[in-house]
Amino acid sequence: MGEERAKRIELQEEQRALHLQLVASQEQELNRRAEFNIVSDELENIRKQHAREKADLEFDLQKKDRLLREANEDLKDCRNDLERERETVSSLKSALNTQSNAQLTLAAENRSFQTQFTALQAQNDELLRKNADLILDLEAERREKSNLKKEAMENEAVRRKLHNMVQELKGNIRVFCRVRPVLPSDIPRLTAELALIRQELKAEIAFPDRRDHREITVWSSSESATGQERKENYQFMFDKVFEPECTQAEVFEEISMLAQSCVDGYNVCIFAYGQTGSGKSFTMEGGTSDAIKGMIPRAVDQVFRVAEDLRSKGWDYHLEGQFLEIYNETINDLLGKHEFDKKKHEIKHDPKTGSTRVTDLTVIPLSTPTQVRALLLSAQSRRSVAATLMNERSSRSHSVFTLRITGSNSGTGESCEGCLNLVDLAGSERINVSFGAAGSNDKDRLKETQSINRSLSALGDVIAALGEKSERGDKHIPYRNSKLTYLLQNSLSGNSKTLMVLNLSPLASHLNESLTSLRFATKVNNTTLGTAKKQSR
Ligand SMILES: Nc1ncnc2c1ncn2[C@@H]1O[C@H](COP(=O)(O)OP(=O)(O)OP(=O)(O)O)[C@@H](O)[C@H]1O
Repeated sequence: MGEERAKRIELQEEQRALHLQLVASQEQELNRRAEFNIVSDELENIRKQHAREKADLEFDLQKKDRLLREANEDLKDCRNDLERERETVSSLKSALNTQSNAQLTLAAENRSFQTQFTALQAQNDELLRKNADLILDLEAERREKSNLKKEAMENEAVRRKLHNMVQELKGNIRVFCRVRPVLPSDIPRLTAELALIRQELKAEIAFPDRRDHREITVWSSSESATGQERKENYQFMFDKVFEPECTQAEVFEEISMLAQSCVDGYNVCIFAYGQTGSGKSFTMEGGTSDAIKGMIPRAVDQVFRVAEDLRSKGWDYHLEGQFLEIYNETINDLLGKHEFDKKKHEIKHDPKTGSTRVTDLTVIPLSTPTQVRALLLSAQSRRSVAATLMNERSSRSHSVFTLRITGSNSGTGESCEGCLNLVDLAGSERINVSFGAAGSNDKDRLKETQSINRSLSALGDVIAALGEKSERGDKHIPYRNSKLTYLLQNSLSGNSKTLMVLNLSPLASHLNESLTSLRFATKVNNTTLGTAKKQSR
């Protein structure tokens, strides 16, 4: 029993120990379980974190994949760029090669240029030296030129005076005589012996003065009481006589100085006188070609030329033109806008300025000779329209072209006003010669002819009176006796210059008319003797 008890106690001890062990194991178990839970939680957390990290890593991976792709693309582009760059480099290399070759050539050229440059530099230095000398010379020349210009201006005034004196010595009233050639239209048609007819047609005219060309002799033949042919010769002397062969240029040569005079401020009148068909219009207006252009276009050209030349001497000119016709003592504007001029034109003289104006007349400012030619052509065509409508009115009227020239000199302060009048007079034939036969418009013709005769004789009287006045002093001049002389009053009086060109027909049938014309012109010419006598030969 004791043993059992001891055993039981031992067993109880063992049971207690075991129980303690069990409690301890249970505690351990609990602890382990708590630990397990903690570890499980941790594991769960780790799992979650792992999942998150995995997701992050996958995201990163995707991102990197994209970056890799992009990097690959970039790499590809870079490769392409590199390829291109390589090609560029290669072409640049070859260009560089060429360039360096060129550079070598250029360097060689440069060296040769350098040598040339040095030579040129030397030349340049030489030229600079010469230039400096030239500048000095130029300065001297400029001073001389300015002195010469001043001298030229002074000489210009002297030249004007001398020119005027020369013109005065030649006579302020001069008469030229011009005989026109026989024209094919003068010879009747259907003639077998043309040469003989031509000879018979021709009047006997001679030009004895071979040196100065101032004389003309005309023979007229008549029958004596006994039936014999009686020849009489008439000699006339003028300032110049032009034979049929004389050209327009030769006639103008004698007139050109008058154009100079009107630029110098003088009034000039040039008249063409003669019977119908004697060559007045040919002399004044002429043809369209240069060789046969007449005195009006030549004088106009000359005026423009002289005005231009005088520009260098400080003169500035203003030119204007008018063109009128006087028919039956009525003035018609040849430059008006309408074909038939219905205006009544009056002549007005300004005693203060000595200038003449015609009321309501077209006055055109002129700047070129071509403009004047166009103006003359339009006036001519206007006259020919009137001529066909009114019986050759151009032969039965006086035409007056006036070029007014106003000049001023800024250098010397001088000014001047000149006038060039170019007058194509109406046919001078007498009534019994031209219009012997009766006709339906005889009355009109009679009126025309009387008016022409009156105005032509008024012109003769005025010129004659002017000549007497210059010889004997004061004298009444009958300007008012005709429209023509009244119009030209200021251009005929005072210090003006007048030239009459007497046009003659070479035909025998016109001999009597020619003699009348020659006598009229002689009357005019004689008035100049006072001054013409001054000529010493
Ligand atoms: N010097 C000349 N040389 C050549 N032909 C000329 C010459 N003079 C005049 N003529 C010619 O003679 C003809 C008559 O001349 P123009 O018409 O000039 O005479 P006109 O006197 O003016 O006559 P009108 O009074 O009828 O106008 C024209 O055909 C013209 O071309």
